[in-house]
Amino acid sequence: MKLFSAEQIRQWDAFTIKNEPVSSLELMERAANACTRWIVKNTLADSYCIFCGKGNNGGDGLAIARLLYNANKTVTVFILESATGGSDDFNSNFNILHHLSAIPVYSIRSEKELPQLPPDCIIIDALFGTGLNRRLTGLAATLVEHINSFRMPVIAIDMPSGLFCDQSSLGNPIIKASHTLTFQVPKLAFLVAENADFFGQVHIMDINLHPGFSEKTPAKFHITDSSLIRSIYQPRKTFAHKGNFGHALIIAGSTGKTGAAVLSTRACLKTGAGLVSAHIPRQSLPIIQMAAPEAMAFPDAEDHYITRMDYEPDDFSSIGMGPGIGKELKTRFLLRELLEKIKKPLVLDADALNIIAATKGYLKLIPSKTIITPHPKEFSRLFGDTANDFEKIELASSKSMEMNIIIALKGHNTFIAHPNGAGYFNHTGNAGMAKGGSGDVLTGMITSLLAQGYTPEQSAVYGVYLHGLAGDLAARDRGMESMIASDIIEHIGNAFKQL
Ligand SMILES: NC(=O)C1=CN([C@@H]2O[C@H](COP(=O)(O)OP(=O)(O)OC[C@H]3O[C@@H](n4cnc5c(N)ncnc54)[C@H](OP(=O)(O)O)[C@@H]3O)[C@@H](O)[C@H]2O)[C@@H](O)CC1
Ligand SMILES: Nc1ncnc2c1ncn2[C@@H]1O[C@H](COP(=O)(O)OP(=O)(O)O)[C@@H](O)[C@H]1O
Ligand SMILES: [K+]
Repeated sequence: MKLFSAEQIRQWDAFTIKNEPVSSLELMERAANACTRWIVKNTLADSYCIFCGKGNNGGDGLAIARLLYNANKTVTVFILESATGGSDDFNSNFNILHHLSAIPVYSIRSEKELPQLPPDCIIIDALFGTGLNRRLTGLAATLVEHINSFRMPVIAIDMPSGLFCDQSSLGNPIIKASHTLTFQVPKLAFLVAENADFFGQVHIMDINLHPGFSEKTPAKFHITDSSLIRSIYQPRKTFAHKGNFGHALIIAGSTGKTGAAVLSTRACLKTGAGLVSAHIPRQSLPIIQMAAPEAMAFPDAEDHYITRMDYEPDDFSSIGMGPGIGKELKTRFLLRELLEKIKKPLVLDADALNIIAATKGYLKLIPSKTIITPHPKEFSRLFGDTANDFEKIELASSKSMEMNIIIALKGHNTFIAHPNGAGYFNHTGNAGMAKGGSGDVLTGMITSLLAQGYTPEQSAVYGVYLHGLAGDLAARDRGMESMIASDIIEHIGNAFKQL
């Protein structure tokens, strides 16, 4: 699914008005109807306090007020006055509302007019939407803080007021919504961790914007959805043999972190590679053979960490290196040798990335089309700090293009940057996965997909989606608190079945 900017959404509204055709006011009515239906169905209250700005977001608020009133609800409207007059559709809805004398409408022109609210009401925030063009200050900012001081649930229309759609809002006054009813498509602002306190649960209101616009308009960012994954997925052929699905090698583990090797190797096995081998420190040999008997093992000459390759890396279909390997000098040399030699697809994670970040000259050795899977700290070690999440996403995108690599920046909505400039946000996965070992599982899964012949771009998007889906199924069965990384592996099978 394409992720559009505030400007593109404005163009989409205009395209719909022209080509459906539908009047702007009718489109607003459609939006208000969708919100009202959701509100009536999902809230038990009888009383609603609706805060409106004077743009089209405020126009939505006025139309919702009328529709809730028609549904026999008690409605009070507060309008934040501004120096400029209202938008045309705001004014039209204001005139309609004006004739319904049963709906009280109050103006807020100064701090003295900030209202007290009945404790059993639900607040609807229709102050500002995608038209926000500067940080809120003055009375608007004070009103936002005033609304945030109440304990009642807040339902934001389209955007929590004060939140920018596609740029950082760090430190700004923003409505803290319990639910956001957003129109047609998710917004970039809802995908980044720094905004997590503001939008609550996001619900998409389908207002039937014209499909012609989204089909022909390119977008830089996308949300991975099941239809994309189904288009990538290759079913196994009936007469296939193990040679058709590649031979994956996992290079992982050191004393005290053999678990990372076990998790990666088992995840790799469970994701469909024909053969899986693990290169582990010598002492880990019996452990990996017990924990993953289906895998072959290459024990290193050294007991406690990894020091040398007694094989040709290009004899494997793909290699995943990093989970739990530590940063011993000989391990660093091994990584260098691998980076210089390998021609086959590669995944680098965890300590492989930390070694690269800490060792001068290594970053530029990363081969083209390598997939790296840093969490935000590993990302900062590699590429430096950024002021906010939006800059981090841009930096990931530009580094991916510059270095011709795929970057999976892990988080709640893992962002995958492709070298052609496209970016994919993942929406599967949950906070139950915020535990040691979850990332090791991902490395194994992506390495497995690469071995089977999926391209690096496909493997990253598909692997991250499947990993999150397996995590969601694990959470459903075991609960977010109790699930552990091994449970993600146990649910990979069911995740495949759900594709
Ligand atoms: N037909 C359609 O197009 C549909 C549109 N829809 C709805 O329209 C919304 C977008 O409406 P919009 O473009 O009118 O912008 P909106 O969010 O109301 O804000 C603009 C107003 O705010 C003001 N303003 C901005 N920043 C400010 C600040 N920091 N501090 C103070 N003022 C500030 C700005 O004033 P100005 O910059 O001129 O001073 C202007 O008056 C969208 O989110 C959705 O809800 C739906 O009904 C579906 C159909
Ligand atoms: N709150 C969350 N929501 C969704 N996914 C999460 C969440 N927290 C962590 N994850 C996922 O779990 C994995 C954690 O990886 P990482 O931090 O490398 O863990 P480790 O190194 O301990 O294995 C990532 O794939 C990340 O996307
Ligand atoms: K709003």
